[in-house]
Amino acid sequence: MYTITDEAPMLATHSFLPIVQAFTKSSGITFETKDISLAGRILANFSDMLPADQQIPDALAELGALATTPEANIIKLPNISASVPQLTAAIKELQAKGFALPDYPSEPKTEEEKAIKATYAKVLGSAVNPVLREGNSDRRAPKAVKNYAKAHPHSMGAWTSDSQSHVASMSEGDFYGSEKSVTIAEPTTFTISFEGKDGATKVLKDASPLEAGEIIDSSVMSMSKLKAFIAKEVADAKASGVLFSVHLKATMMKVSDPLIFGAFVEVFFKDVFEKYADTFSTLGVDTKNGLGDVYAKIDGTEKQAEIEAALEAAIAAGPDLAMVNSDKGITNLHVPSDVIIDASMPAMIRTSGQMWNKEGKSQDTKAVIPDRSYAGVYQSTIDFCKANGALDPTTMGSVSNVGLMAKKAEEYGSHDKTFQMDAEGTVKVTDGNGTVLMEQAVAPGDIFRMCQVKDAPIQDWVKLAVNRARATDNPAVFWLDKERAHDAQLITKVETYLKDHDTTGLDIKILAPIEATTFSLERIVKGLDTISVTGNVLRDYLTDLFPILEVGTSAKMLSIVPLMNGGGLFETGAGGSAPKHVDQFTTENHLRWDSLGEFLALGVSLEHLSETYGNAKAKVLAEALDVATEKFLENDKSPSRKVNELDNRGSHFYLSLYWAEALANQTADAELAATFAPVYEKMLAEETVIVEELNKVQGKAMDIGGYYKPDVEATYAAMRPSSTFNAIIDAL
Ligand SMILES: NC(=O)C1=CN([C@@H]2O[C@H](COP(=O)(O)OP(=O)(O)OC[C@H]3O[C@@H](n4cnc5c(N)ncnc54)[C@H](OP(=O)(O)O)[C@@H]3O)[C@@H](O)[C@H]2O)C=CC1
Ligand SMILES: O=C(O)CCC(=O)C(=O)O
Ligand SMILES: [Mg+2]
Repeated sequence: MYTITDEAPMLATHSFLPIVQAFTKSSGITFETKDISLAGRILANFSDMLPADQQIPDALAELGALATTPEANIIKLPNISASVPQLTAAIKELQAKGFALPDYPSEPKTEEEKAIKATYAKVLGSAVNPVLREGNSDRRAPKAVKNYAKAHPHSMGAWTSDSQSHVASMSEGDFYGSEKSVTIAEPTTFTISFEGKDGATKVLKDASPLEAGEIIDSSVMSMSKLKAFIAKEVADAKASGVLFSVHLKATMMKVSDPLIFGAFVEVFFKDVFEKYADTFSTLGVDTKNGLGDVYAKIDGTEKQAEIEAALEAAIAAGPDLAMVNSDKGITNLHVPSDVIIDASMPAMIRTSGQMWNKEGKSQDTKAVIPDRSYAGVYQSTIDFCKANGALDPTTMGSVSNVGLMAKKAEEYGSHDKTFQMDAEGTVKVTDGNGTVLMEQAVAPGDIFRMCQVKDAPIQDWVKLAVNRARATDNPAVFWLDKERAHDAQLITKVETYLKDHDTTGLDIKILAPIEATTFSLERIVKGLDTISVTGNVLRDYLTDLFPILEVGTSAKMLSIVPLMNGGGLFETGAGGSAPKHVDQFTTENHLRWDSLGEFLALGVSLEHLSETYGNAKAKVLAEALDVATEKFLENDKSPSRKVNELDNRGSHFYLSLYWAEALANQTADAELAATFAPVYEKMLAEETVIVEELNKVQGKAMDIGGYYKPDVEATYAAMRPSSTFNAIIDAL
């Protein structure tokens, strides 16, 4: 199964998948596509409201079911995890294309509107990955990728000890400070309820099942303490002349983090929000959607100019704001999904700890990460760079990751158990007998959150960690903080389950995240490799942080999810769908997306297929692809960032050339060698013509008839512009 997703990876698929299908056809392998794009998911979920010819099946649900079976072999490309602004833009485009979808009701009044909002909620945020990730995560940079980075190092901004850049976090009132955690002994249920100070009670979540051995946590972010903290940090950034920036995960943490993001907008523009409180309330301004929502809602109203001037004045009076796009005046506070912590913090660290200011110049930055649970990892990386200078990609070692992820583990599965409180009181989590498992005091505006992690995924994760340690002989470090309630419960389990494995001769440690960061960085500068074994959030953070520092981008990661029931989910790279790349593609028809992640995922997918179905040809294809990928890296055929040079499409040509060459030269399967020898000859003979055909189309604007649901024919035409190359592929 090959997924059709969004933005740059979706564009790349229109060039790459026809090649893959052609190369594998004679080996009895068919690639079926599943559309899990944002547009596809919207249409699938509203199919009952659409005419028959517009209905599409729920491909995500089908893949989710498949992921629990041993037959699963899924190549999953990155997809949009939509924020509300992205969702509403997609709805608008689909409506304009004639799909009779309802508008997104941000404040539903009728029952019908509530139902519509609930359906859209299924599409919102990180709605795909948790469904498919029926296993834990194994992400690492293959040796060939590391060797490439050592030979062709990416740029790294210098670090000096006088950098003012730093991370700012709360000292109390955050999730970290309030966490409580228990391990469940016997199967039971849990109910989350609120007891008001006035005695009123309300069920927040009805009785839901709990398995034996499950760890559950609860914690609270105090809204008043958060806002006081933000105000203090805004003032401090202004006083010290650094850029103010906020780094959250509003996509994956789709309930809590937009609320936290909204608090930043409200505090930064406090005077404007006070002065125009009535207007904003009438217009339905929703700060969870960022400053951009204010601009959108005042557009065309009587007070537009006046409010815009007030916002401008507030920006001028405050500290310099980190910019997403200084040319267009888009700040860090405009859209909650523009700055996403896993990608944004490593990018900042790679750029000397700086972000972009309104002049388009880089500047020292205060990175505000309110909750302390994981923020220390970034501060200790910054401290390390300040003390030792920038890391050196030509000599540095590697940090791979084994991440606890299955069955919606930990924070990333907490959305149905996250609530913003509207009154003072206590939130209680009670079991099936009515015994209170945990309770938390809350005030209006506070965010209550409960997380779960099941026992079977934990056992599987420990096993995966031991296997990786055995396979590599590298130390494996469990990044767990015994001072944190959840981690303390997890440590007990890790210590127990490690005994199920032969760990003789292995170096397995448990270190708190800050110590683990320093330990790993001290090794990395000596060229040594370390395995990070982490929970779900640090899995996400570290698999962008280390790859971006080590190899320039997490697109070059091998990202395997061994599914717990025996199937394989092969993610491509460890990053996202690169909206900036689509911008460049539409303005100058150059796609700088690097498909190396797809090449690596395809290799392991074919290998898995050969093992599960005894398909010997699949193994030959996989081995030849490995050889091709290495040659591709050695010859530096990755896409360039600049127009009129080799781009994504040209990189696919070179991979094909080397893949055909390796297939022609191998001796394990004479049939494949005979098929691919003439293909290789033709490609080699036409190399100059093909590359010219691929490059000469660049430099002009490219319209493919849509962003979220582009025209399929136009996209194929755009992504396959070389008739010479197409003829060779299509003849296979
Ligand atoms: N697995 C998944 O499905 C994931 C999905 N997402 C989603 O992706 C979208 C964008 O997220 P964002 O945080 O901006 O992160 P991205 O990883 O999409 O982008 C950050 C930057 O990383 C570089 N990059 C990423 N992938 C590649 C690649 N294959 N080739 C070359 N460069 C690459 C680009 O840098 P440059 O422009 O400098 O070349 C890009 O602009 C969001 O909608 C988010 O929800 C995010 C993470 C994972
Ligand atoms: O699902 C998402 O929104 C992002 C996933 C992600 O960032 C990751 O797995 O690294
Ligand atoms: Mg990530």
